[in-house]
Amino acid sequence: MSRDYPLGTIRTDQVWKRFRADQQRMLLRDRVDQVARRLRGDRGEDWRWALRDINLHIEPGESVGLIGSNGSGKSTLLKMLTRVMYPYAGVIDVRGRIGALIEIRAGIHPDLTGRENIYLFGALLGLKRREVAGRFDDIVEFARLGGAIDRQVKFYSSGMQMRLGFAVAAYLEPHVLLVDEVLAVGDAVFQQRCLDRMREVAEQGTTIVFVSHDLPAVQSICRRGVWLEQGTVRVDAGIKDALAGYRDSIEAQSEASARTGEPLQLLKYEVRGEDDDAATLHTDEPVTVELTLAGDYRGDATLHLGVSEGTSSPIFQISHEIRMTGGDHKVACVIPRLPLPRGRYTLWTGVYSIGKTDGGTLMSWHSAGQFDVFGPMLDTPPRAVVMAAPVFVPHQWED
Ligand SMILES: Nc1ncnc2c1ncn2[C@@H]1O[C@H](COP(=O)(O)OP(=O)(O)OP(=O)(O)O)[C@@H](O)[C@H]1O
Repeated sequence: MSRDYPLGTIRTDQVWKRFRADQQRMLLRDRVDQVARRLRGDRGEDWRWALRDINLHIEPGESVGLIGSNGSGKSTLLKMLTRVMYPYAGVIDVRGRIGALIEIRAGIHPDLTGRENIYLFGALLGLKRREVAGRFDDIVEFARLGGAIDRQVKFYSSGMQMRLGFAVAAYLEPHVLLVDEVLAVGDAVFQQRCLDRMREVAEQGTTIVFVSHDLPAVQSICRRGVWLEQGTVRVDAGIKDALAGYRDSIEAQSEASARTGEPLQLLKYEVRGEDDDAATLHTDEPVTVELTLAGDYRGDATLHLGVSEGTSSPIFQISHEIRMTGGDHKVACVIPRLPLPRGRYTLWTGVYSIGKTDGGTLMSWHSAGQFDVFGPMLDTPPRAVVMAAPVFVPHQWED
């Protein structure tokens, strides 16, 4: 039935996957479906589709980023590619050895030592003992396990287990490497080394499927992007186009939830890099933030802009006086050298009136949306230090 595809090929044909709806929190639409079915006298079980009609054809050596919001089906698809789960319908064909890191402890046996785990994994991949031995030192070196390699894995910290899991998956020369969000668990230095290793593996011709919410990381590894939305493929395109579409949709959603009933509304915002491209903001380069406010308010006001890492750690805040004349008002702020290292940030804004009559809120402080910055990571100190000191300062060292 299936053709003989070369090693490293991944194909999913008309793949569907469903879960019992009552195993997870039920969505309102599931509840409505359930009631409708009961009214029709149908007492059958309630199911929710996690994936619907997925047709993906990935050639050997392609690097594909799977993106999409929470619950869109990315992990489910990856689990089916590793055969941890099976589809309800359709055909999945993954050719060759699969190296997978989809859960921190996946495939790692706690009672065995690190060394024994490496050989066991190699055997499961169909490698000869000699072949594993040839890569053993690289794995231990990459995972920074040193003497702990002969200790039982149950005594490893979760970081050590993750490092071992990634090293095994990425060094035993799989034809296909599947990596889920797990990298986020490691510290920034290790994350960077994993990304570097994935790039190397991709250059050697391994097929990669990478699931992550870290869009700059996905862009740095993958050439193709598959955007899943509610269990279907919304976009399958070059990575730049796929990410741009996904980012636009996130922005549109945050606009839709804008505050209603306030005198001013944020009609539109844009964060642009030097070449006017919102997708390429670079550390230490010029950035323009452009806001369009709408509303009938007339008078002077103070506009505040803020940037935070994630949604909670504020980094900086700037403000500007504006005169609203009733109607749309466009205002742009140029930051000549963006002081943010590589990462994802949230833009905040709010407008407050000036004057004796009404010193009130015209547009309350809220997050307008997110943007990604490319550039160097603050990758030398541990992650906790990076969080506490998140600003990039241009500098030079002299000895
Ligand atoms: N074992 C399970 N039992 C029941 N429902 C499940 C199970 N695994 C996943 N689901 C459901 O399937 C849908 C897709 O989940 P999945 O974890 O694949 O999404 P995701 O895109 O990986 O999300 P995230 O970005 O949050 O990791 C969700 O509605 C989820 O609740």
